[in-house]
Amino acid sequence: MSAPHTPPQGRIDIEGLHIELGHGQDRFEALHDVGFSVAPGEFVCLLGPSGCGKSTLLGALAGHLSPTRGSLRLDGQTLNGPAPERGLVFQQHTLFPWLRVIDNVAYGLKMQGVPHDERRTRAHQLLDSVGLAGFERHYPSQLSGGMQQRVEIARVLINRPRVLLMDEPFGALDALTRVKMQQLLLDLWARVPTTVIFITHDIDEALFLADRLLVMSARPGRILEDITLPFARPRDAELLTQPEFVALKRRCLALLHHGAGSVQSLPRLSPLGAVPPAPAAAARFAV
Ligand SMILES: Nc1ncnc2c1ncn2[C@@H]1O[C@H](COP(=O)(O)OP(=O)(O)OP(=O)(O)O)[C@@H](O)[C@H]1O
Repeated sequence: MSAPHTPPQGRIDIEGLHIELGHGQDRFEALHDVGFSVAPGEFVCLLGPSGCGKSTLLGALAGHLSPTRGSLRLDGQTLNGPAPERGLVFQQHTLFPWLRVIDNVAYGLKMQGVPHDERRTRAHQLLDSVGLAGFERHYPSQLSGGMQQRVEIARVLINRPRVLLMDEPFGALDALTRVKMQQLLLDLWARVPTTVIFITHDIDEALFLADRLLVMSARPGRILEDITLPFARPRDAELLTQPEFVALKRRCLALLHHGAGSVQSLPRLSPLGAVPPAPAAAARFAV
């Protein structure tokens, strides 16, 4: 008898999402009529100017914020509060300083009542996969920023989330560590079939990581452009100098700085990437 078919999980559907924040006279619209879908296992980056509502959108997906209007669904179910199926990783660390690395990673399973041996085994496996075998008995303060961020990721992945929500997770890291973490994340994601929604201000990072970019307008945030990236995987640093990459980067820069009307005159990407490279000065730009 064949094994029962399990449909892929992690599909997100957002429709007509409006979110207002603040109270009384200070109330304002943070998100305006946001709508998009994400396929199971897709890696989507959110790009947008500061204050446009990216974290608000992530907070709604995490279940920490309720829509004023509209709907958010995961695998067809309307989201209702936070749940381990949607793991959150922030820029700032949220590790418990009084717990050893292994206990930080296993904490979620402990809360779910998973037996001691099983949670240890799974925590060891995850620490191994994020390159931290041998650091199980360290405390967070004994680790570098990049290592702490690896623990954060392991701590969320141990819950086997359907969706990984990442809010500028590498924003506080030095450039070299950041590049290593991007590669580590792609390696993990290739092995663990999880939908990823990743916020960043760094266009290079977004283009390097994502299957799709959602570029948002200034507040109130709405989706200006939904860009499917044509880059094959696995990816490496060579990609950052390819003409297609540079052309898309120019397009993102124009969208972020001048809005949707500004990009009419810019060339759209051809399937062959026949777009002249941008000047070298534009090769790295964080918004
Ligand atoms: N709880 C709140 N009450 C009132 N205003 C808020 C609240 N949270 C965020 N804001 C405001 O809502 C807007 C959207 O904030 P949000 O943090 O979602 O933007 P963002 O795109 O993630 O910004 P950044 O890129 O700077 O992190 C901002 O103008 C922010 O100041």
